[in-house]
Amino acid sequence: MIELNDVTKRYPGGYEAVSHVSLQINKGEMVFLTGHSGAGKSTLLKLIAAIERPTAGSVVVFGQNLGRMRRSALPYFRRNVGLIFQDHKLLYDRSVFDNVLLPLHIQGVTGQDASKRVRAALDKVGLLKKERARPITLSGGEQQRLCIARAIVSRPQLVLADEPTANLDEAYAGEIMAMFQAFNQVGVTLVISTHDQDLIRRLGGRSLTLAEGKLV
Ligand SMILES: Nc1ncnc2c1ncn2[C@@H]1O[C@H](COP(=O)(O)OP(=O)(O)OP(=O)(O)O)[C@@H](O)[C@H]1O
Repeated sequence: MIELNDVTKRYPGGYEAVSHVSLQINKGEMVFLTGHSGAGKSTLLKLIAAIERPTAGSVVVFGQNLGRMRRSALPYFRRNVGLIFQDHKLLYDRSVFDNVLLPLHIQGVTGQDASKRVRAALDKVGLLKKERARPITLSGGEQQRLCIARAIVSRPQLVLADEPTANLDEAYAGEIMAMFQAFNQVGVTLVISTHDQDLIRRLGGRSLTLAEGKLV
């Protein structure tokens, strides 16, 4: 499902955040990305999400070479990818409910069916009671859970999560991880970056470690 061939990402200024990485992730796998701060985990996830383009090498997801994909094809690609990133990009002038509804609207899901799915996603992350609130009134952890609801409401085949439990207390971190595990059991592929070795031990799954942009 995901294949990186000798991928290097150099940011403007010359910093090589990812250096000659080759890897393969199969459909239905749950893979953890670990490594110190600055090791290149976020960059690797952004390459898989087509947020960044590789400087060299190829990134192939769902059989498509992302470096060669047209801009106009990006929205179709993204429909199948749930993104949970640190910079939430929430719509602060809309309600919690509307933030989760948006990806469904883009897919053309409307009416009762859409509302039901939004509420089910909000319920999963413990935010049902806050559906009318504005995201700005939520705590950091709640905003993070809102992002998770938004990422999963469209039932993507692939979920990419960058430190999804970083600002959460243990109880919520545990619940979120149980949720990820449940997705994985129904065939969703997950790539999750985390510092939390405990979590990796508890959930099992393959773990890949980056150091200075290289797989070790
Ligand atoms: N847009 C950018 N422009 C220039 N340099 C960047 C950019 N994004 C990241 N970098 C640099 O690339 C390196 C890898 O960053 P990245 O965010 O991928 O690491 P990380 O392993 O996810 O770290 P953390 O755990 O702290 O999030 C860092 O040195 C960072 O400063």
